[in-house]
Order: sequence, then C-alpha cells, then structure tokens
Amino acid sequence: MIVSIQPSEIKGSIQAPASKSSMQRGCAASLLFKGTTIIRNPGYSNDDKAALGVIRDLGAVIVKMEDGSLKITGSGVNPESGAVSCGESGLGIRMFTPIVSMSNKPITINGEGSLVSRPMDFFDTVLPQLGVEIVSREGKLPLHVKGPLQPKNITIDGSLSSQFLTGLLMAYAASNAKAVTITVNNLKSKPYIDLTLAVMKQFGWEVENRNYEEFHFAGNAGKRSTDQITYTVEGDWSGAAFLLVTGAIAGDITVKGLDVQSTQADRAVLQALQACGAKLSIQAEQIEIGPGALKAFQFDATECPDLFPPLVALAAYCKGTTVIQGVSRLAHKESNRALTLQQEFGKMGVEVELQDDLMLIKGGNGLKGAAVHSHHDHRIAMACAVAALKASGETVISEAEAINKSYPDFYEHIAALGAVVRKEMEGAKS
Ligand SMILES: O=C(O)C1=C[C@@H](OP(=O)(O)O)[C@@H](O)[C@H](O)C1
Ligand SMILES: C=C(OP(=O)(O)O)C(=O)O
Repeated sequence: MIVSIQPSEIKGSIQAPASKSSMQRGCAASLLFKGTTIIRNPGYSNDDKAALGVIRDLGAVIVKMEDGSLKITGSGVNPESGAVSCGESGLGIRMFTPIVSMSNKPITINGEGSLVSRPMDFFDTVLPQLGVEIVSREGKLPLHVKGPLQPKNITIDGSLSSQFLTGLLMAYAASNAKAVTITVNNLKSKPYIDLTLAVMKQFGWEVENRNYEEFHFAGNAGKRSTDQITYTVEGDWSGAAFLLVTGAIAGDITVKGLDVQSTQADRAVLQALQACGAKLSIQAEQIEIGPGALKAFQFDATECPDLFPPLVALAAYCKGTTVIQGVSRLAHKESNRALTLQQEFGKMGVEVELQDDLMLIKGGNGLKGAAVHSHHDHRIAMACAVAALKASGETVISEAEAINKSYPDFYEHIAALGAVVRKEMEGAKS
C-alpha cells in the first residue's frame, strides 16, 4: 500500500491503541494460567493476532464476548499440532519458544517476513542446558524443539534482547520452578522485564528481581487462589509516542488511554518531549501536547530502543543537533533502524549521522516532502508519516501497510486529528 501525506493542521483528541507488548504477554499468561482469563481492551495488530493464533494452537480456547473482550480458557501447553507460527513478532517467537518447549512433543516454530532473518542463536545455546532438543537453521527460523523444559540454574546473555528472558521467566514460573535462579549478564531493555514481571504477578507468579542480574524463583509460583482473572491491556506508549510527537510538531492534541505509571519502556518519551520544550500537560486521564519553541535534546534510548523512530521525527523539527544514544540496539529490529532512519530522513532533507552508539540529528532546518520507503518496518512508516505533517509538499510512503504489525489504526488516527492522508494500493494509478 502507498500512503501519501500532505502538510496538515493538527488538532483534536485521540485514544491510544492497545499495547502489543501488554496484549502478547496477556495471551501467553492466559494460556499458562489454569483457569479463565477475561482480556479487556484486546489489541488486534498483526503481532497480537499471531499471539492469539499461537495460544490457540497450544490448546487455549478463545471466545470473543459481546463487549469485545476475549474470554480465554487455559490449561497449560497442550499442542494441537506439530507447528506454530509467530507471524513477524520478535517478542512472539522469543517469548513462546521456551513456552512451547514445556511440551514433550516435537514442535516446529516458524515466522515470516523480517523475523526469518532475526537472530535466535540464543536458543541453540540455552535450551539444551534445560533439557530441550533444538534444531535451528544456523540460529534462524524455523526452530524445531522437543522438551519438556526443566528449569535449572542458568546464566544467560541479555545484551541482544530482553525478549528471550521474558520467555524463560514465563516458562520457568509455569513449570513450577523452585529454588532456581536465572542469572543475566548485561541485560538491555530492562523496563520490558518490569512489564513481564508485572503481568506475571497479576497471574500469581512471583519472581524476585535482584537488580536485573538474577531472577530467583523461590517456589511459590502458581499459588493463586482464584480460577478467574480479568486482565486489561494497557494503552500503548510505543504507538502513542508517534501521536505525542505529532502534537509537539504539528498542533495541539490530547492523547487519552495511557497509564502514566506504566512500566512500559516507552513512557520515557515524556522525558524527551519535556527536554525539547514541547508544550506538555501530563494528567492522570490524558496528556495534552502542543508545539513549543523546539530545541535539540539529548536522550539515552538504550533501554527503550523503539523510541528512536518517533524521536528522530521530533528531532528533525528541533533547532540544533539532537544526540540519541543506543544505536547498537537497532541493528536487529524489523529493519536495521539506524540505517533506515538515516536513509529515509535523508530523503526528507534531514541529516542523520551515526557515531558508534550515538545518532546525531541536525534539526530545525525545515523538511521537504519526499518519496520514502518503510523497509517493511512499522516504526519507519509511522516516523515518516509524522515528519511529513509539517514538511513542504507531499510525502509518499511505500509499503505503508507495515504499520499493521503494531498499530493498524494509525493512519485513521492521524486523519482524525486532521492529517490529510490518502491510501492507494501499490501499483494502482493515482
Ligand atoms: O518485550 C517486548 O514487548 C519488546 C521488547 C523490546 O525488544 P528488545 O528487548 O529486543 O530490545 C522492543 O524493542 C520490542 O518492540 C518489544
Ligand atoms: C522490534 C519490535 O517488535 P518485535 O521485536 O516484537 O518484533 C517493534 O515493535 O518495534
């Protein structure tokens, strides 16, 4: 799909989408929880749909209720076939692989799109130590596993991604790990582990976090007294970051449905918005944001790498050179995001320099509308769309449908705020 965006006047109020990080974790926990979970505010991004598909294939029964909530009956991991697909979701495959490995049946775990080339070597090293047989395609998909996973004291590397640890934490808890510790070296994206632990706690699984270096299971997991849980999917700070940046550069808006106390990593976008001088009012129920005299800012995105794309769009409109740290975290996302941001913002006349772990964005010089490409990366498509709102002339985004991975309503939401958006199928005449 091609989406064209004109410079636009922005104003109004919008509800943040459901967080795929919160939804996918809720799906995994509902599968493992032996009872009924009502999921309120469920997401329906492609990653969310993939998670629902995986848990259905592993034996969960999912019923859509009249009010849109999902009723999920879980009874542990009871695979219905010998294969599951995680779609294009990094979290999906890295969280569900240890969970799938709880079964003693051989299962193939697959995915599609960019996921096929993202690194999974972690499992080749770690799963055999837990009694799981694994065959991968040299550290890539598909993964063939055969458990059952046996929780043991283990030391893992957390520098590439936190997502592997999220999966191990859930699988250990659901396997009733007792007096067992996962030791983690150099953990990155730590707030995502806070989110995992917060979700697990709601389902009755307690893990002791010793300074993000050791995660200890005392053996009290699964002692929850109820057999029904209501789980509400949080509003998404990662998707909302694009909305908030829209407000900062293009007009006064209100964003609703975000928990300002959330453990989500990307809540840190507020710090960047404050630092650059956007007009910001943070209230319990809503966030009001509008343009100010925007100036360059410094920000460390090592622990919240998904903020790079919206922050580059923001920095492009901030006078001076913005410096964002954490470039090394971007290599293995849906695209190599340091390079794709440099390339696509370059087309809009924004100079982006990469110096080791730092990204320097020279902003405040005006943007020109351009033909850009998402590289099949949802966050690149959204960053370009937001940047287009105050560029001179039209911006045309190819493979714009990439947004469906996390935020299927994104174009409708910015259009509701006044963005002039036109969609057409690739190859169709305008
Ligand atoms: O756990 C999660 O929900 C996620 C963790 C982060 O990945 P890394 O831990 O690989 O940085 C983030 O980039 C991804 O979009 C979602
Ligand atoms: C990298 C992302 O997701 P995942 O790793 O779950 O595919 C993302 O949403 O930007």
